[in-house]
Amino acid sequence: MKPLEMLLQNAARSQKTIVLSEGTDPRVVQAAIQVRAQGIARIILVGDDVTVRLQFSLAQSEPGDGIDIHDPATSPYLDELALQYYDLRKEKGVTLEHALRAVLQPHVYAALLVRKGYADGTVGGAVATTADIVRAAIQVIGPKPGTKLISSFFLMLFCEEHHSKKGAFIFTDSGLVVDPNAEELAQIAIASARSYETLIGDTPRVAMLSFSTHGSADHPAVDKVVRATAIAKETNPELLVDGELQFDAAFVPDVASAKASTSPLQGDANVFVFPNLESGNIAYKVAQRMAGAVAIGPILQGLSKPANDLSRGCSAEDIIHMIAVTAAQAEE
Ligand SMILES: CC(C)(COP(=O)(O)OP(=O)(O)OC[C@H]1O[C@@H](n2cnc3c(N)ncnc32)[C@H](O)[C@@H]1OP(=O)(O)O)[C@@H](O)C(=O)NCCC(=O)NCCS
Ligand SMILES: CC(=O)OP(=O)(O)O
Repeated sequence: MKPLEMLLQNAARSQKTIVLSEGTDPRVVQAAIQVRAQGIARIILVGDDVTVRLQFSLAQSEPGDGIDIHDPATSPYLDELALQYYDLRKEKGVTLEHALRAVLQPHVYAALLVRKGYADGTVGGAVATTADIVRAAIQVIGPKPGTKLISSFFLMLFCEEHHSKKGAFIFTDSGLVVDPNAEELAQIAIASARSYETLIGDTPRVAMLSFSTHGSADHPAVDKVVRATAIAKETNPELLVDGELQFDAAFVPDVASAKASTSPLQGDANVFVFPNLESGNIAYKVAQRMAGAVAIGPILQGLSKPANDLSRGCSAEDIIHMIAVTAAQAEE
């Protein structure tokens, strides 16, 4: 079965409740309607009640069974969520007054619903920036025990006739950690390998990308990737990981034999770890917009409960895919 169909089917089986923090956006309302029609998840839409209902009217629909609307301004949960936010942030100088204001922000409200167990995961970022969505997730939901660095990845699906290699790949970190050091890059690689295994159910084969292959260039930026590769191997000896590699040496078997004949990946990597956010973010958008890949992300990893971001350029379909991924993460 194709990875996307598998994710959608599994989501339908698990019937998670996913809270969408941008319920006033037409794409989000469209996604909610389709998710309910296909029975993929239960939905909570956060936003001004009148505007959310107007979006349903414009879509010639209405919020039926399985879609709840939460308007933070009139929500019966407001005091409880504000107290929770205050508890979490008081040591950072947050007052009760500030907490009551913060909870009115839809992405903070949505993250608090997840924290308190009223929803299984949250999705936002069709309107808000990644920084705002991620900050709320980190501050309210927080890292899972034993994890320090929260990072992100894109699930890249290549399924078109013209794609030379079809299947599911991870591009990381294409959304969050701007300039990871070697230790952080190793952590991103290891977390992404685990994410690949749990979401796709296949063995991860990790390529640590660079503009150099096995010593072909000499630069401090290359040294960082070499160190990160060594750390990843040392801390996870069972992981199939190689670096530093240029993309072609990681993806094309013929190029791998020419440039990196000793690489255990043999040009067949499925998890691509970019050296920084500049390269990772640019690469995913090029693959999505020029090559026609389906790009689901940024999917956050390392949180204690699922909270995911979207690109502001997303479609309703992209949101549906992200809801399915969020439901899958909630099953873990
Ligand atoms: C996500 C992001 C906003 C965090 O940046 P930041 O400047 O450290 O944010 P803040 O200083 O407000 O930090 C917020 C909190 O998160 C913590 N934090 C930040 N990044 C973290 C990470 N990767 N993992 C774990 N915790 C992190 C901080 O320690 C801080 O904790 P505290 O409030 O309890 O002290 C920043 O990494 C960012 O802007 N990334 C790029 C996002 C982007 O523009 N992507 C392109 C489009 S997808
Ligand atoms: C992931 C990403 O690049 O988000 P946006 O397009 O919203 O900046």
